[in-house]
Amino acid sequence: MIKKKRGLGEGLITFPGGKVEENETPLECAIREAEEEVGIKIINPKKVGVITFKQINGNVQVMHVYLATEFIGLSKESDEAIPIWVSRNDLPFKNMWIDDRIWLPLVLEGKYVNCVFEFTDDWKFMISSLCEFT
Ligand SMILES: CNc1ncnc2c1ncn2[C@@H]1O[C@H](COP(=O)(O)OP(=O)(O)OP(=O)(O)O)[C@@H](O)[C@H]1O
Repeated sequence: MIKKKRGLGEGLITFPGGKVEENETPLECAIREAEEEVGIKIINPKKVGVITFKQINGNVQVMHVYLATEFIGLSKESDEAIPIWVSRNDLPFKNMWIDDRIWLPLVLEGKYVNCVFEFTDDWKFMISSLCEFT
């Protein structure tokens, strides 16, 4: 995981990730972001879910989630993130995005998740959640 140093979710413990660039697939984006943020090359990332975030103001963002169990390199700090290792049995949920508590355990059990979470415009409160998984 990473401790995010700037931008939305600054200070939170989250995952390497970011916005898809022009002419880039979500998979390519996941690989690039892991490289940019923590300096590792992830091997064979597998898609494990799609999460939609809605805000009251109508903004909608879609997050594609990938899981990689192997990588090349040594994780290192960047301008954006401090890499940290966490135990799956002791995830730092108190310092994570609230929705992670819902979908992450499912993903770690091997499920594919499809969730919709509704937030206030300031991202402080989650108003509703709906998840299906297979
Ligand atoms: C609102 N609820 C949320 N719940 C759970 N996780 C969330 C999240 N919102 C953002 N994330 C995480 O943050 C990463 C980058 O998000 P994002 O805002 O695009 O950040 P970032 O500024 O790094 O993007 P760029 O690097 O500039 O493209 C993303 O992969 C994901 O791990």
